[in-house]
Amino acid sequence: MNKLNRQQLTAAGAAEQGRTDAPITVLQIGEGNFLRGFFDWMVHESRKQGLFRGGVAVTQPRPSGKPKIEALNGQDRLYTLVIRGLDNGEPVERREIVSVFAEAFDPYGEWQRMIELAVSPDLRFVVSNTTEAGIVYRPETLTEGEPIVSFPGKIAYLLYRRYLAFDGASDRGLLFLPCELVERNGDALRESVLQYAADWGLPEAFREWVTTANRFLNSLVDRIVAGYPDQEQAEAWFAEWGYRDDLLCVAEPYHLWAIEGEPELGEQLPFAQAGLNVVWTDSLEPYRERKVRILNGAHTLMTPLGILGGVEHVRELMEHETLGAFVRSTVREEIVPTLPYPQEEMEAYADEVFDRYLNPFVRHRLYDIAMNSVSKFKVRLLPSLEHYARKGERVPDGLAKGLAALLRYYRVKKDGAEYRGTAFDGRAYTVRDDAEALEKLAAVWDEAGRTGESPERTAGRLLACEPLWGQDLSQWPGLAAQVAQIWAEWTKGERA
Ligand SMILES: NC(=O)c1ccc[n+]([C@@H]2O[C@H](COP(=O)([O-])OP(=O)(O)OC[C@H]3O[C@@H](n4cnc5c(N)ncnc54)[C@H](O)[C@@H]3O)[C@@H](O)[C@H]2O)c1
Ligand SMILES: O=P(O)(O)OC[C@@H](O)[C@@H](O)[C@H](O)[C@H](O)CO
Repeated sequence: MNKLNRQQLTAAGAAEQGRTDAPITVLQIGEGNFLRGFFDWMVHESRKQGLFRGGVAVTQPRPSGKPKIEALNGQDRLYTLVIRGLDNGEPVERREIVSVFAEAFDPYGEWQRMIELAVSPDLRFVVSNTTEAGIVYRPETLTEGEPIVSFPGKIAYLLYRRYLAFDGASDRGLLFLPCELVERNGDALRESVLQYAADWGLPEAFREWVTTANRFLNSLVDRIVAGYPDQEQAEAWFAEWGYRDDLLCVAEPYHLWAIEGEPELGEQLPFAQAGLNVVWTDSLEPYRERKVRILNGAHTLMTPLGILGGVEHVRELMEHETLGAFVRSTVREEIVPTLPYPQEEMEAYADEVFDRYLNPFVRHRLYDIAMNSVSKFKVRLLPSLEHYARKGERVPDGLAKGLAALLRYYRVKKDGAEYRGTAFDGRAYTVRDDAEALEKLAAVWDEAGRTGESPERTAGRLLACEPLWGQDLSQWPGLAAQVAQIWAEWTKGERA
C-alpha cells in the first residue's frame, strides 16, 4: 500500500489546500504531535475557508527529531489528523489530510536555509512547541556558520540576522507564538533570547529591537493530542483509506487557545473568524492556572503511579477502581481548593476534564505523558503542594502520594544510552527526561542502594535536588518522612 502523497489530496478534491505556492509566513520549531494536532490544524481550517494564505516551514528543535522530518518529506509533507471523541455529547470522527507544510527540513543539516527564512520578508510568525525543557537558557557559544543547538539561542541568532538584513526596521519584527506549557511562555522566550544576545555581545540597539519590534505572545493551549494510535486501529484506517501514514495523529474535538493580546491581532491570525475556539484576552492567568494545575497536574499525578502499577492509558487509569478514585479525590479535594478562583467553576472544569480523560476514542499513553516529568512536576503539581507548605500545613495525602510515586518512578539505572526503572511487578521501563535530571536522580538512588541508608534519608536527598525542583524540598518539615512512609506501604504491597 502506498504512503500518503499529494495524489490523495487531489482524490479528496482538496486541490486548493494542497497549494504549494503560498509564501512561507510561518516558521515552526517543533515537529511533534501537539503542533500537528493543534496549530497546523488551525492553519489548515483557516486555509480551507480562504482566511489564511501562508505556508508553514517546519523544523525540529533537537537533532534527534530528524527522523520525523524525513518521514514528513517521505509523504509529500502531508499527514492525516483524526479528530475523535464526544462533541457536546455526540460522537464525532473527522479525518483531515493536513497540507500546510510548504517545507520540512533539518535545521542542523541545513542551517543556511534557516537563515534564509529568518531574513525572508514574507516571514511573520514563529510558532513553537519544545516542551517545558525547550525554553531554557543554557549558555552556548556562538560560532558563525554553525547551527545553534538550543531553541531560544536559535531565535536570538536568527533575529539578529533579520535585524541586520532589514537595518533594524521597526516593521520587520516577528510575532512569536510559543505553545509550551510554561508560565508566561512568550515572556520566558523573550528573556532567554535577550540573555543569549547579551552573552554574545550583540549590540544594545538589537536588544532594543527584539523587545520593541517583535511580539512574544503569552498563550495557553488546551487540547489532548494523543498522537499515533494503537497499531491495530492504524492498520484498520489504512485499509479503509487506501494509504499508510507514519505521521497519523489523533486528537480530541475540544480545543482552546487563549492568547494574551489585543483582539486586533486576530486579523493577522484569523483562527477565531474560522470558527475555532481562540480567545484573545488581557489576562491569561485564570485560563492558565486552571488548566495547568487541574488537567496537566492530574496527568502528572497519575502517570508515575500508573506506569509503576502497569496501567497503560489515561482512560484505563480513570476506570481503575482505586487509581481513578485517587485521581478524582486528589483533584477535587486537594488541587481545586488551592486555586484562587470561584470553586464551582473549578469543580465544573475538573468534571469536564475527567470526561475528556474518559474519551473512548483517544488512547492517551501514560508513557508519552511521562516524558520530562521532572520539569512538568515543578510547573504543574508542585504549586499545589506549595499552597499547603506556605501555610505551614502538611502536604495532603494524595499530593504526597503523587510526589512519592514520581521519586520512585525515577529510581533508575543507566543502561547504555537509556535510564531504566522497574515497575512494581518487576517489569522494566525507560524514563525519558533531561540528561542532568536523570543523572542526578540515578546517582542518589545508586548511593542509597550501596549504603543501605534509611528510606527517609534517601527521600530527603532526592528532595534536596534543588536544581530539579527550583527549591530544596527537604526543608519542608515532615515531607521526607511522609514520602518514606508511602514507599513503606508500597513495599508491604499496599499500592493503590
Ligand atoms: N499532546 C498534547 O495533548 C499537548 C497538549 C497541550 C500542550 N502540549 C505541549 O506539547 C509538549 C509535548 O509535545 P507533543 O505532545 O507534541 O509530544 P511529541 O513527543 O510528539 O513532541 C515533543 C516535541 O518537543 C521536542 N522536545 C522534547 N524535549 C525537548 C528539549 N529538551 N528541547 C527542545 N525540544 C524538545 C521534541 O523534539 C518534539 O518536537 C508538552 O510538553 C506541552 O508543552 C501537548
Ligand atoms: O503534552 P505534555 O507532554 O506536556 O503533557 C501531557 C499532557 O498533560 C498534555 O499533553 C495534555 O493532554 C494537554 O496539555 C491538554 O491540553
